[in-house]
Amino acid sequence: MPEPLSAERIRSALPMVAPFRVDDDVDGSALVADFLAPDWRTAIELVRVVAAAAELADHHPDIDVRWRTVRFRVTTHSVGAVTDLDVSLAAQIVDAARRLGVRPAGDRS
Ligand SMILES: C[C@H](O)[C@H](O)[C@H]1CNC2=NC(N)=NC(=O)C2=N1
Repeated sequence: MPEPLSAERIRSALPMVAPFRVDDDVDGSALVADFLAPDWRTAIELVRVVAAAAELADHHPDIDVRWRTVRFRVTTHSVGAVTDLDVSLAAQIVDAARRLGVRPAGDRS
């Protein structure tokens, strides 16, 4: 069973998985990030690539698609907390987005 990460461990991991942030909602603690794709087709392609990686890792994000915006929420449901599995999945999502030219939402650089 994966171990919940301490707040300190999560804080130190966040720069490696920017733009993910900590979100404590009614369903528990999670890492959340919003991405804005250039078009809907690319948004769906990002979901497809992340879904394949999630299957390989047997660790699955919550995904919310609204036209070109995709929100990923990663948490370890069986533990009810953020674990190393979530940091690893968040890193894969960031990498997939970068390769597909999908920017973090709100990124104007
Ligand atoms: C048996 C299998 O490993 C588990 O059901 C996995 C599948 N994917 C999962 N994904 C996430 N995010 N949390 C889990 O607890 C989880 N459990």
